[in-house]
Amino acid sequence: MDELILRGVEVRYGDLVAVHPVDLMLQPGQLLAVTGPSGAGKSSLLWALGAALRPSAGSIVLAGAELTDREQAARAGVVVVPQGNGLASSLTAAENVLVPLLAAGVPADEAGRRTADALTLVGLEESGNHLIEELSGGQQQRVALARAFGAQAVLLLADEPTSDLDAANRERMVAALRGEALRGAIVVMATHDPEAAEQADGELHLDEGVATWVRPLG
Ligand SMILES: Nc1ncnc2c1ncn2[C@@H]1O[C@H](COP(=O)(O)OP(=O)(O)OP(=O)(O)O)[C@@H](O)[C@H]1O
Repeated sequence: MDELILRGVEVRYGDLVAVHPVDLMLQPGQLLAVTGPSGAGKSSLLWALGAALRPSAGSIVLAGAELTDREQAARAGVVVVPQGNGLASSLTAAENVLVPLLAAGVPADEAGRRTADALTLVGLEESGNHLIEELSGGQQQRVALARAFGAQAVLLLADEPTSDLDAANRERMVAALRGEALRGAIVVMATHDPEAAEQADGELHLDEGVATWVRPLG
């Protein structure tokens, strides 16, 4: 009932088929890595899962409800961490985590607690008051992940979540993504990082939009 079910999901840009029809089922608690070379269709699949772009065919159902547009998906607890982070550069790190929680109606004291916990989880508890533009690319990536962790997603979609990080922080972020799965989220990460992929429960490889299992989900 709480699964994510993809049936025949295809993504096209005009004549280009970025993702050929794919079927997939994920349970709460599972962490899936989507791998493949640049241009293989990883981001397109993630954006479709986040209902940020409409598949040209097929359906995506989360916990029994079809995902149809980004707003409805967000209300259903679908959180996307995009490549490039999508942070507000004129806000502080803490504000980037806190403001969306307040906007979503989380009470202020709980939102504050979640913000502090999320920044601690990514090792940025000392940097909450820094403006995004004062942080390094890797620190910004960790703030983007903290924002997603604060949101307590039902479905967390992370696009290249470790691309700007050193080895220690890569490990820490993959552990945090695993923590989200242990909390009960469904987690999907697109990654070029073989070590991150290895730690997932399964690996789906895309090549020119064609998905094949390197390691099926157990
Ligand atoms: N908005 C768009 N309009 C047209 N073509 C697009 C668009 N976005 C992506 N594409 C094309 O779709 C294909 C898949 O791109 P996508 O970004 O999904 O790949 P990717 O595996 O995420 O690549 P990377 O690892 O470089 O991020 C590529 O051929 C790309 O050029």
